[in-house]
Amino acid sequence: MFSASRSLASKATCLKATPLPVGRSLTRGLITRAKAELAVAAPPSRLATCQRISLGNRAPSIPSSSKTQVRTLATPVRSNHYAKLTPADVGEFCKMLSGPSSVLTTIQPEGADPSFRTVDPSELDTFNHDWMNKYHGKSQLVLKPKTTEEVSKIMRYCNEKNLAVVPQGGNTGLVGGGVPVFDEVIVTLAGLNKIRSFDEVAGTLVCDAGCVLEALDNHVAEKGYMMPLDLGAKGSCHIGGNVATNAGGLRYLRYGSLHGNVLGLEVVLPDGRILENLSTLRKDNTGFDLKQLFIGSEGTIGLITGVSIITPRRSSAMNVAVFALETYEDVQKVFTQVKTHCGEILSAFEFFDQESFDVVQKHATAHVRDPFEARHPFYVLIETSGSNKDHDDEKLQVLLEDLMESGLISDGVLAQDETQVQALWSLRESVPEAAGKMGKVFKYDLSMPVSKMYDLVRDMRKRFEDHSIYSRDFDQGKPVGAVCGYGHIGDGNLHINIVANSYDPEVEKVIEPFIYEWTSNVKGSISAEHGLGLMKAQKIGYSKDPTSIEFMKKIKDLFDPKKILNPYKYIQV
Ligand SMILES: O=C(O)CC[C@@H](O)C(=O)O
Ligand SMILES: [Zn+2]
Repeated sequence: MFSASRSLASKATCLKATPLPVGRSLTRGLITRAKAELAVAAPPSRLATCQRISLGNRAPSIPSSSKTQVRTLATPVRSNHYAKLTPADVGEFCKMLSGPSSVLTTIQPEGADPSFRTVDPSELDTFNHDWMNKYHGKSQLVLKPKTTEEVSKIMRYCNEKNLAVVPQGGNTGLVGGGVPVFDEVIVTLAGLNKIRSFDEVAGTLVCDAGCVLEALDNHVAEKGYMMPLDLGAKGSCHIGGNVATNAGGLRYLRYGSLHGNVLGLEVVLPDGRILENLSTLRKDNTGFDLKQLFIGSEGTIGLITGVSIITPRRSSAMNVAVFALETYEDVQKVFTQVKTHCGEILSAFEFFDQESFDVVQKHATAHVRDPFEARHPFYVLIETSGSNKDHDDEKLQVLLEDLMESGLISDGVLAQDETQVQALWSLRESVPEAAGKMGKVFKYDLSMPVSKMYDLVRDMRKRFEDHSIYSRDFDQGKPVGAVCGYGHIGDGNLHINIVANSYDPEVEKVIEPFIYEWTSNVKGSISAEHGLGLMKAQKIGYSKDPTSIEFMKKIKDLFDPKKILNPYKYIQV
């Protein structure tokens, strides 16, 4: 163990990691994945092997049975309230959008140019199916507007004709919110992809909704700024989709919610009117802050076409470390220590358990090498970002000394350069991708007091064992092969990924409603950052009281009285 008097320089040598040629870019969908190979030639970098502490028997606190009454509904049936698309409708869309490539359809449009070609239904698959291949729609029409005015024309027409519409961004969602359920018209915002302005003094960015998050981050990076959110799906997801789902991600701990970062929105309402509110003002107390209603509304009350957002200054000094720990109790203690020592420079505090780590080691597309000598029950990743390297290093030095002396960490790795920063991040960021490679993933995205988080993971595992349907890595042919607990400790946000051999309703019955009841009983949220979508459209009652739900429904009715936008989703209790 290091003594308190040793300098960071000497530690740095001890912690030295060999260059790790790794790309951090973990993207979903169509974007290619960076080759990630943790080619550690020399022995992996170590902090030190520290004394472990035994915390005795920790019985998980199993909440009493749920008091929450939530009506469970059958899978939705297509509502006859919505009109069926006709060749005349498709002909009208062809007239209102510029260029034949703006209309992708299996229906021969009435009165169309003779050169118009319909497509094979399979060509609509990437729009009809989500990236996990869990949710499948049957839309026959994808519209690709290039301007806000075109979106407005589409909506005016659909509203008049009672045609249901699903807005689609990068199609990287996890709850089936961005794909049709039946034959809804898909309006993809991908064609609205221009940066409108960037104020280099204020750091305010105004852009189209279809801009890809990573492209925006690269753009503002040139001016010394960064986007206030970072997601594994950044190479594919659109800023409009991020705002519509109020995406959280990896920088939430430091920069907070999009409710605080979005300064203004341009929104096309269901009847085609344009709500022009692309303000770049930080302060504006004139009337209700309407934009807040659209942030996290999941495309149910308007289509976001433009976003104005504040971008923070890019940090010039960054440190990333991963620690191995023996107990979840230690994870919490380390979190407290890290906050105490790092204060304002802490930019991420993530955790992942051994099962998540194993899944990454075995199934990640790109090899993510284990930098540790042995496996440990828990890992935490901390990131600091500041503007003064010496100052940050000094803080980190004191933190590391404390952590090692307290025996809270068993092992650790500190990145020595940007490549290693990416490598360490990929240990955490690869969990969803690796789980998806291993099998079909039942994903849960919950927030609750940090102290309760891991009890749920243990209870879930125990439940599968009790039902005799769980064997690690499917090695006994059971339907469940992994229960991964990981997430954003810094935000009290737990992800549970249950890897099964299919989306088997029998497995789902073991998980639900148990997982929602459990979360509700600890006053948590069943939808921390991924949204409700189709998956949780009937589950909102686990997190919100009847009066709140009543007012949410009134808001929906106010903006979308004909209920044409993103039907069957969000709030269907
Ligand atoms: O896939 C998941 O369940 C979580 C995805 C994302 O929110 C993350 O934190 O990596
Ligand atoms: Zn997350």
